[in-house]
Amino acid sequence: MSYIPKVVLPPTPSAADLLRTYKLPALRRFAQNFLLDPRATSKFVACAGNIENKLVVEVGPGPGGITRQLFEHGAARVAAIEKDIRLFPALQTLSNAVDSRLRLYLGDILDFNIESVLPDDITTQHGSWESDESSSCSPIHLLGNLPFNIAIPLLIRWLKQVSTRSGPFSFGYRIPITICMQEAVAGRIVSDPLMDQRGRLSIIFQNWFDCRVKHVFSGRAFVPAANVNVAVIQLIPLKRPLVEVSYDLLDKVTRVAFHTRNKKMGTTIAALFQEETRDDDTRELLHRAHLKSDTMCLTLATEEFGQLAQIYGDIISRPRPTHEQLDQKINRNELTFELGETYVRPEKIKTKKKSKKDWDE
Ligand SMILES: C[S@@+](CC[C@H](N)C(=O)[O-])C[C@H]1O[C@@H](n2cnc3c(N)ncnc32)[C@H](O)[C@@H]1O
Repeated sequence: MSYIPKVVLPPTPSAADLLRTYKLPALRRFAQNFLLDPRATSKFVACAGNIENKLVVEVGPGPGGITRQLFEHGAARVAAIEKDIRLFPALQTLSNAVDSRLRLYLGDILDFNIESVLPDDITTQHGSWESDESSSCSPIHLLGNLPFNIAIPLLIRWLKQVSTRSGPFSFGYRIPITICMQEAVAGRIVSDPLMDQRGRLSIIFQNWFDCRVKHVFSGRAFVPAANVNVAVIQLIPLKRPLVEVSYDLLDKVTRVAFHTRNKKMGTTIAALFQEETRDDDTRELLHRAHLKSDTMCLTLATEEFGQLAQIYGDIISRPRPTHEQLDQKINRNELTFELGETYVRPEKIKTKKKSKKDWDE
């Protein structure tokens, strides 16, 4: 990417002034909690790391408080995608001040094609995904203080694209992502095993990203104030995922495993399989993953979940036995894994009917 000299911003009205001038009340419909204080917007942009001479794709610029800081911090160009058309005249004031290095797009980020706004000088070159510099040298950065309700859907969209190296991640750059979300949700993404907030989000994101909380703002930093603390989280795609597995498989296994958090693996993951083969399949999955049926899902590392998902994919991709074959096996009272090991189904344990005396005890 060619060097583009840093823009020196001429005096322009601040984001707060623009909201006043253009009479733009924050709308709940667009989940608008603006970051207006220049110290806060500067802090947010600093969380992104070095953006000098880069193209920043900003999601939901609002009245442009963060956008202005992007130029102050040396961004060469900004492509801003905003859903609320009322904000465009205010944003245009900033665009005029930076010689059109700010491009504005009206749209919903959840179905916006980011590749379509990347300039040729970026798309015609190709980074080397597995090099150490691929993230620090990425000419693109994705960033935004966006509505809480779209943070996870958007991150999952980007996660799927990272896992298939598609969309903006198809150019060989491990593009860093810096966004705001509720502190509690960010905590779920970065949690390690055994931590209270550990769950599906921790596993799926940590398999593909280095995930870090860079800063936490009090809700009072926003206008209007948010009623929770807000974390700035940064996700950098890993050179290689911890485990090579498809997003869909890992998502399915972790959804089922964390459906009821306090249950043992043997109980929860049984729900992955159809009834006819459930016992065998569950036992095989645990056996091949070297897990005991009483292992609690909270204790598993991301790699262990990745392996579970790989084995699960293997099991369900095998031709399934017909009902007749299953009946024959059940009649012979044996269930054979394709590992070459034979498991004998334990006889049904005959439980003694409780007498009235037992209940009274
Ligand atoms: C929390 S506000 C933050 C605005 C600005 N970044 C700031 O910090 O002051 C979120 C912004 O995203 C915009 N927005 C909401 N949903 C969006 C979507 N689906 N796609 C793009 N922008 C959206 C809102 O209109 C609003 O400007």
